[in-house]
Amino acid sequence: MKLRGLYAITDSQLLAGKFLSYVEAALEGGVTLLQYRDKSSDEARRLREAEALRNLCERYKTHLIINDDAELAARLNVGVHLGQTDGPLSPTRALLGSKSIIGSTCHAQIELAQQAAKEGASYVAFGRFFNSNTKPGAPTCSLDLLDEAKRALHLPICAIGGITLDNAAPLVAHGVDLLAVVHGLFGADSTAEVTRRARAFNELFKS
Ligand SMILES: Cc1ncc(COP(=O)(O)OP(=O)(O)O)c(N)n1
Ligand SMILES: Cc1nc(C(=O)O)sc1CCOP(=O)(O)O
Ligand SMILES: [Mg+2]
Repeated sequence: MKLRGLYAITDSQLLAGKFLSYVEAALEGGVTLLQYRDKSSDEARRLREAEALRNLCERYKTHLIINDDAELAARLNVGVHLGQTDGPLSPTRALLGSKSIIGSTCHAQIELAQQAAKEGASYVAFGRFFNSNTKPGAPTCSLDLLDEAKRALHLPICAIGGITLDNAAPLVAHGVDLLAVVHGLFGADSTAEVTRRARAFNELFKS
């Protein structure tokens, strides 16, 4: 499977009251990976929402990724994204099996990405590249790192953090395979605008 294109990430506050309609609008425009990111501890809601997203993703042939929670990912038979403090990769790979998508946050450190690759990650994520509404305190990362990452790694590279249609093109030009976006996609005023943005992000991979 080719991991290249828009990686849409949900945000429970931003999408309150319009969760499924905005996600469906993004899928309509084309999404390679959809991450369910909910930092609450409301297990019942998390299961309900993740199941709803899995159904939508099946309809649109998009891969669902659960943030942080390998147990929930295993329960739904979908992928997972793990940060550096979210648990070890190797046992997660054993839990989910060889075909599941597992992503790893590597901040601005190639060594973390090399380690993640050894432990079975499917893609590695670097960031944050720009000012982020969603996670303003995330460590920063520069475009130069991408050139080194392309040389050193043989895995799809994901960029995250403050990505919008106005700043994404240089990331793709520096070899990024996946553009992970929350606000730059779902911060739109209407479902039509979400779909337009999703299409426009995908267009960046065609030139
Ligand atoms: C695609 C992608 N990249 C990075 C992250 C950040 O993961 P993490 O550092 O674990 O932080 P939280 O998202 O859990 O707050 C991500 N979720 N997705
Ligand atoms: C969840 C997350 N992780 C980051 C990292 O750098 O690891 S930046 C980030 C937030 C991404 O949201 P937005 O597109 O709104 O900036
Ligand atoms: Mg995490």
